[in-house]
Amino acid sequence: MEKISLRDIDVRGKRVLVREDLNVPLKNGVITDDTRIRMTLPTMQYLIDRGARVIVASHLGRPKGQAVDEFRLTPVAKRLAELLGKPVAKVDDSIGPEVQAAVAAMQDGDVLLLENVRFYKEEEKNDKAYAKALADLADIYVNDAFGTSHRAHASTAGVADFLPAVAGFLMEKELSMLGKAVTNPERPFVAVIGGAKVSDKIGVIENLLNKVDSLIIGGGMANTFLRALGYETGNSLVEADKVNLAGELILRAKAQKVNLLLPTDVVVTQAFEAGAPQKTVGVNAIEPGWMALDIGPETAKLYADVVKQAGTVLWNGPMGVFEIDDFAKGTEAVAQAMAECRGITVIGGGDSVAAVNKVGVADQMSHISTGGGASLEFLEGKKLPGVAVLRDKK
Ligand SMILES: Nc1ncnc2c1ncn2[C@@H]1O[C@H](COP(=O)(O)OP(=O)(O)O)[C@@H](O)[C@H]1O
Ligand SMILES: O=C(OP(=O)(O)O)[C@H](O)COP(=O)(O)O
Repeated sequence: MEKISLRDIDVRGKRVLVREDLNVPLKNGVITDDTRIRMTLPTMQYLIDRGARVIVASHLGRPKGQAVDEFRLTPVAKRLAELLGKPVAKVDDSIGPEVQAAVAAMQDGDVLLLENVRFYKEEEKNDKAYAKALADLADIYVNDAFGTSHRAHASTAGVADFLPAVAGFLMEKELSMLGKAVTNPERPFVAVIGGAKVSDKIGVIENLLNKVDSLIIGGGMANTFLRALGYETGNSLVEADKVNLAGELILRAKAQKVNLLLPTDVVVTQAFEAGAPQKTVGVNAIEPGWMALDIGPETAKLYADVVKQAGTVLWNGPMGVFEIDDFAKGTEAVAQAMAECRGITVIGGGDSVAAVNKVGVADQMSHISTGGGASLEFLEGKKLPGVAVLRDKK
């Protein structure tokens, strides 16, 4: 069901509480990747241009219900102001008299950033009183925080009990692009799943088998499947308690006529570090003491060919330990193939996005999702609480 968006309502002179996911990576107080802030700009600019009073709420990190200086949103306010080219006021709390006074002093088109909502333990408990205190600051609630929409928290869900709740433009774009990919995909529909978190993602694989034409498995994930096929995997990352499930998924793919692609060759080494001696071997030749850290060139070519031909391709998780150049070639080949694909290309998950940035092809993707966990839960077909609370279009 489509959600009412900002575009459908009148915001002039209104106090609008906008939940964003401004949870950006910080190193010693410096923002190392501002993608999530940049992605909020269309919603921000729209509200400013139409004379709304924009009250922005977000979490940062996991401060566990306490005010922790390291997780203050002050550097985010500064960066947001730079990107908007106008002042962004910042308060040191998210509710209470200081915040109410700051809101009362706002003019049309002003932007005010509240302090990290997770400084209150009530946020993650979806506490009614805290949600109401946030809601009392505003006339309208806009949820633009797709990356946090899988959390039923006060600022992502509870607040909608007290205010008209609509989707922001980033939320709308994420739902539309991811929704298009899974509900009505251009075929062939190809999913590429890699990375290291087998147990986190095996649910996605189960669900995707009902939808895709080809399922490509790489990265650490592939080793559990290779083990299920009876191959020696040496010291490779294998989730032993998922080997049976991997075997079942191989059988199910066959029964459902899904083209399940597993590596035919891999790059192996004896030490998990840059510069360690490495070689490429067939998957039937991984020796004890060696570990597979990347897909091999034959596999990379096979995967790239399937990706290039896709009508829709959805990628989550790198094909190898791409942080080390020696084991980055498989991931780079898939990133390059995504860039060459003429179909719809969608990427979710922090590391896959980092890989695409490294190869320099991010701007050639149809959609880069700001949500890791959220995009996976969406793809699994789970209902996202932060979306469920938004008003449906009639
Ligand atoms: N063969 C492998 N063995 C061990 N780790 C791997 C392998 N392939 C990829 N990885 C690691 O997986 C990590 C990313 O996995 P994950 O968090 O599941 O992806 P994402 O963040 O894109 O969702 C990377 O740090 C990468 O080094
Ligand atoms: O970074 C986030 O999730 P992600 O790492 O799964 O993309 C979101 O801001 C949600 O944060 P949380 O996982 O602490 O609830």
